[in-house]
Amino acid sequence: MTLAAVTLSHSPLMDFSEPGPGVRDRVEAAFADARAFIEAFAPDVVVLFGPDHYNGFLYDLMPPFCVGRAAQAIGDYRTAKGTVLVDHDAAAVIAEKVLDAGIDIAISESMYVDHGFVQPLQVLFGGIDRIPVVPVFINCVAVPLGPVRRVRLLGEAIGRAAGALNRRVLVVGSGGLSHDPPLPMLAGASPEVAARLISTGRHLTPQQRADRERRVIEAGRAYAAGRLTVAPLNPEWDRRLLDILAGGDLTELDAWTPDSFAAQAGHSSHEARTSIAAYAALSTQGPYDTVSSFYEEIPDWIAGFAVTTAQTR
Ligand SMILES: O=C(O)CCC(=O)/C=C/C=C(\O)C(=O)O
Ligand SMILES: [Fe+2]
Repeated sequence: MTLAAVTLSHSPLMDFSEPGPGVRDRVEAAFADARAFIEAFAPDVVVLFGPDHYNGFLYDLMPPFCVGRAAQAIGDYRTAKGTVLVDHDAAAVIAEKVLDAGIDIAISESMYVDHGFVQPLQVLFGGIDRIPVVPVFINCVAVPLGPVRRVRLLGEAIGRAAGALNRRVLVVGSGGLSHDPPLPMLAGASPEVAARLISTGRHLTPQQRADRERRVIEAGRAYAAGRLTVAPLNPEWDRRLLDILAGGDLTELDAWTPDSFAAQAGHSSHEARTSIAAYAALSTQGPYDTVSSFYEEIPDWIAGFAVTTAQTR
């Protein structure tokens, strides 16, 4: 077995908002299960599928997918800041093989990553410099989004490339299921917000960064208190998606349109693309089984929150 998979939700509110009784303990137990799974698998390298929240990838140049051959963590929401330990050679080989397979992937020698990449590295490994990583950005917020089929094919191409590395590769998908946190959209944005989404958001001043984070944290509290109306969490949709991922036939998801994601599960449900890619990568190594699967609706973190682990038979 050369590949194994972990998927987990992230939330900028995790360090700022205390959910209902017992919730944090149950989430921590699921994280502990994932860490034990990883310890038993003993990966040499991690391929990490993650989104971005208009911090590193903006509308001045928004690729659907990008492999980072080097990466800097921006340190938002109290997450680690600095150089991510990226396996440059593995990233280069994977990017080449994915291009050979007909998937047009961008590459970056200086990828900026936010909490979407850093939280899973901290939760699963204790930091951004503990294990070599190949970060793979998947656009999950900036419309227009391509079809889910392309995400599956990206995952499969990466799985084949990673399988050929002759190393033990853990694929990780970082992103929530149903959720609709306050994220601006370019259509209808004020000139100031539009400028941020197009280019200025990459280099905020500390004050701008703090203001932006404070707005999101306050919105999270308002949502949990019923004072903010966004698309509700959709546990039925989440469980259906988790069932399909566990079942092994991901082609069923090809029929799920981007519009249906947003309509049924909120705009940020597109982050489930990272899980789809991770499971698609694993599927290239043969039939697989889910080893652990945690799911809970967590309104205080505006998250249909899941943690899953899976390995080939
Ligand atoms: O204010 C902004 O533009 C960004 C807000 C933000 O970073 C929200 C992030 C939400 C998640 O990562 C999530 O719920 O998955
Ligand atoms: Fe996110």
